[in-house]
Amino acid sequence: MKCLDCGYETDINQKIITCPRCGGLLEIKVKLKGFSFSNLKGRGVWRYKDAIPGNYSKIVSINEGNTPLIPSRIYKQTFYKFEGANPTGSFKDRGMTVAVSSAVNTGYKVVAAASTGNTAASAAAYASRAGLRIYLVLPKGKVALGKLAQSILYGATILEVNGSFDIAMASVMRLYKDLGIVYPLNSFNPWRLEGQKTIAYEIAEEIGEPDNVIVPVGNAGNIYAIWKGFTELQEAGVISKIPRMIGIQAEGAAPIAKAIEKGLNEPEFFENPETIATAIRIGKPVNWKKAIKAIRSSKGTALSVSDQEIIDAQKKLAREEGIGAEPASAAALAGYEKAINEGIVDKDQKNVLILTGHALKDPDAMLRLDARRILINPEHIENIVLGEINDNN
Ligand SMILES: Cc1ncc(COP(=O)(O)O)c(C=O)c1O
Ligand SMILES: N[C@@H](CCOP(=O)(O)O)C(=O)O
Repeated sequence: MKCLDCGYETDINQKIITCPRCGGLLEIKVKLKGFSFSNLKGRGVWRYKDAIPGNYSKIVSINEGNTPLIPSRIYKQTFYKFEGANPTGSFKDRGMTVAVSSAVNTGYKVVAAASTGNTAASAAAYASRAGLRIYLVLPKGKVALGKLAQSILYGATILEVNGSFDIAMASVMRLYKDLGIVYPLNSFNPWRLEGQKTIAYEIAEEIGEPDNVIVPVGNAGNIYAIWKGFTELQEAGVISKIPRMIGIQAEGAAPIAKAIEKGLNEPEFFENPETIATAIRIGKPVNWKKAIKAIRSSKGTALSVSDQEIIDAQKKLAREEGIGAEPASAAALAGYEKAINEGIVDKDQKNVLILTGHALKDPDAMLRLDARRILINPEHIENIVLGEINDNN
C-alpha cells in the first residue's frame, strides 16, 4: 500500500484505510501473477478474488456484479455497462461487498457512510447482511426518494445534516479519523475500490479493452477504480492497452472537470454544488487526487454537462435504448455526445459508458419528464387509439 500524498509505503494490511503517517489516500498495489480469465470460477465481484488482496474468510455478498454490457442501438461499437442491475441498484454494491467483508474480517461492529443516497442504500443492505450497526449521514432534503426509502427499508440509523454531501462527508471523517469509533464505508476506503475495479475486469473479459470509458464523477472513486482494474490487467499482459478514462461531471458540481480544463494540479472546490443529478452533487470530492491521476495517466479528460443535457440524455437512454438510468448515470451519455461533438472521442471506436445507477432510484426525476397521459372513457378507448393510428398512416 502506498500513500498518494506523502509516499509512505507499507505491506498489505486490511486494517489500514488511510495513511498512518499523514492521513492521506492510500493506493493498494496489486501485481497479478499467472492471471487468466479462462481459469476463473463463479460470477460477479468474487470471480476476480485472485485480484483482490486481503483475507476474506467470511465474505458478505448479495451476488453483486456480473452486470449486463448492453450494445447501443444508436452508436455502433458503443456499450452501456448497466450497474443499475446490482442488488441495490448501483455500482456501490461491488465496493460494499469488499469493504463490509473487510470490516467483518478485521472485527469491526459499527460502520458509517456519508451519502447522496446510493452509498447509503448499498451500505445499509450489506451492513444488514453482516449484522453490523450502521450510521448514515445524509444531506437533508437532497437524497432521491428511492434511495432514502432503501436506507429506511434496510433499517439504518439516518443522521441528517443541513447542507451538502460535503458536510456529511466531513462528519463521517470526524467519526472515523478523530474519534475512531466507526469503520468508514465511503470510497476513501481503498478496499471499496478493490471491489469497484471489477467493472474493468468484467468489461475486459467480455469485449477486451475499450478505447474510451466514460464515467460520471462525484466523490471520484469509481473512475480511479475502473482505471486501476484496466491498469492491473495491462501490467499482467492480459490486455494490450489502458482505455482513456473520460470523467463527466454536472456543470454545477464540476471541480475535477474544471481542474482538467484549466490544467490545474489541484481542483478549486465548489462550495455550493447544485445539479438535478443529486448523486453527483459533490463540491469537494475526497478522491480528487486519484481521479486526476487516472484521467491524466490514461490520456483521458473530464467534461461538464448541463442539467438540461442530463435530462435529455436520460430521456434518450430510456426512449431510444430502452435503458432506465438515474440522472447521474445519464450524464455519461450527455458527456459522451459532447465528447464526440468536440472531437475528443471517435464514435466508431470501442467505447463503454458506465451507467452507474437505476432509474427507479429517483422517481421524481422520471415524473418531471414529459408524458402522454390521457384520461379516457374505457367504453370508447378505440376512438383515441384508432384515431391516432389513422392519423399516423
Ligand atoms: C449513480 C451515481 N453515479 C455516479 C456517482 C459518482 O461516483 P464516484 O463518487 O465514485 O465518482 C455516484 C456517487 O458518487 C452515484 O451514486
Ligand atoms: N454518490 C455517492 C457519494 C459518496 O460516494 P462514495 O463512493 O465515496 O461512497 C453516494 O451514493 O453517496
